[in-house]
Amino acid sequence: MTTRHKEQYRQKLGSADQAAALVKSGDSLFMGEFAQNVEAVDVALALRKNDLRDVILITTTRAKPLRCIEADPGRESFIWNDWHFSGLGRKYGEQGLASYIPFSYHQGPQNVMLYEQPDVAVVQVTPMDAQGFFNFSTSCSMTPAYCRRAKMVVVEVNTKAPRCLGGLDEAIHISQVDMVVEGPNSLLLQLPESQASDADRMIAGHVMELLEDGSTIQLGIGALPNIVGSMIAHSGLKDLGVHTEMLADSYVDMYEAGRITGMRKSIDRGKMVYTFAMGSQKLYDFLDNNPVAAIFPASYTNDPGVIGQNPKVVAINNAIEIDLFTQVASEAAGTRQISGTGGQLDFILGAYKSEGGKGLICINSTFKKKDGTIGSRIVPSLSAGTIVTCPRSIVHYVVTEFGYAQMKAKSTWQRAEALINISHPDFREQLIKEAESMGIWRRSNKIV
Ligand SMILES: CC(=O)SCCNC(=O)CCNC(=O)[C@H](O)C(C)(C)COP(=O)(O)OP(=O)(O)OC[C@H]1O[C@@H](n2cnc3c(N)ncnc32)[C@H](O)[C@@H]1OP(=O)(O)O
Ligand SMILES: CCCC(=O)O
Repeated sequence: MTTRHKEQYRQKLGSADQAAALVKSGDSLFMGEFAQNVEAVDVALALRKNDLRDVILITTTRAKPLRCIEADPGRESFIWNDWHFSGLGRKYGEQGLASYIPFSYHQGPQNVMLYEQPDVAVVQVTPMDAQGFFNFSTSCSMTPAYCRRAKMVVVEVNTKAPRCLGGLDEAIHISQVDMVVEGPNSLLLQLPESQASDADRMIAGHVMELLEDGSTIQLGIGALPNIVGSMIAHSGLKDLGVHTEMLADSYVDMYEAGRITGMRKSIDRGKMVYTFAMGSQKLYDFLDNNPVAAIFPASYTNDPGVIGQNPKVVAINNAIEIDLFTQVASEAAGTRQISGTGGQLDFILGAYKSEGGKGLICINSTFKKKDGTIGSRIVPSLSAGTIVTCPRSIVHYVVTEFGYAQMKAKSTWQRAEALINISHPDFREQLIKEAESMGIWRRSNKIV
């Protein structure tokens, strides 16, 4: 580290209280994304609750409790806006303490540049390197855009944050930082291992049928993508590439099993491209200074035009409900916001642009309702108020535990038939009756 950088660091070093004091009533404040949870400044800001009014806090998928929100149950001092709900956002959303910001993820950084003017951006980073850079660690996403647009930038240093090597905008220089705060150095968010159900295993089995040597994969979050990752790790697939939004533990397993080389990718050959990582310590240790992975802003990873440049892109995403017109709801059930559009739309579009690409909507055919009864996730019409994540015009493949169906170039009745064919047998008769009453059934339709 040069003496000049050391001197700048010393001059800019402040306490969390000093950083919190930069915030005024009515300000908007970016507080980081995914596993990079700002902590010290959150605690200090919560203590200022009685001095502040109408401060907008912006995050993406905040999963660690926000002290500011807990301190202000009346939502008078702090108003939390989140670009994507985790379980925490969902819980606070139901209590009226968190609001979702609708977007298609690849447009996120541009939305920030065009329509936001944050007063302060507080981001959790790695310690400064010899050249005076703080690495954004596991969350590139929209963080560089926020730092560029904010009137003031505060970095909260975490010595436990891995240094994620990047393709673009993965770091910020001390000269662009207004204040440095040394945080409590907590371990990054550790995602618990999700337990796959028998249905998840069956769906994953069908996903495997759609993969081939040289596929470029994107896996979403949750039990299903994890079991797909584990099946890939144990398969004979060769030369898979990775161009994804989220990097998770399963990519480490696939890479270590020799399935991923990235050698057949057209762009970023040999690199596992991603915009954020969330998993366990195994993942964070793997990423630290590892040139096999490259982190980019979401404007690159999620741009359908970029995604589609690689061959045989297979995008594997989950949904909550799908109707017989093949409208996909992946972020809400009725008016209840569960998560967000995230990158689902981006990757389904991007996969279709790719030569030999396939966009997969995976859905467990049934779910257990709150009263213990079983419902079908394949429904005649989406429940009232449900938000559509993928319009029917872009849906490509739907996969359930009963098989997969390709939807492109199919008419409404052909789609209804294909969907009912992969719905749970207990619901098929009822779905046919509903399809008939909706005018999307033909007498000659075949149910296998
Ligand atoms: C990070 C990535 O790369 S993701 C890829 C791109 N982004 C996306 O696809 C975004 C949209 N997709 C998603 O958010 C997720 O994949 C989901 C929500 C569809 C599935 O995620 P999972 O974690 O497997 O969902 P899970 O089954 O745990 O359900 C989440 C919540 O929805 C509720 N829910 C699920 N299905 C239904 C339903 N049919 N009716 C009512 N509620 C439902 C559950 O009860 C649960 O709520 P709770 O936590 O309060 O109990
Ligand atoms: C903000 C994006 C998160 C997701 O796609 O799940």
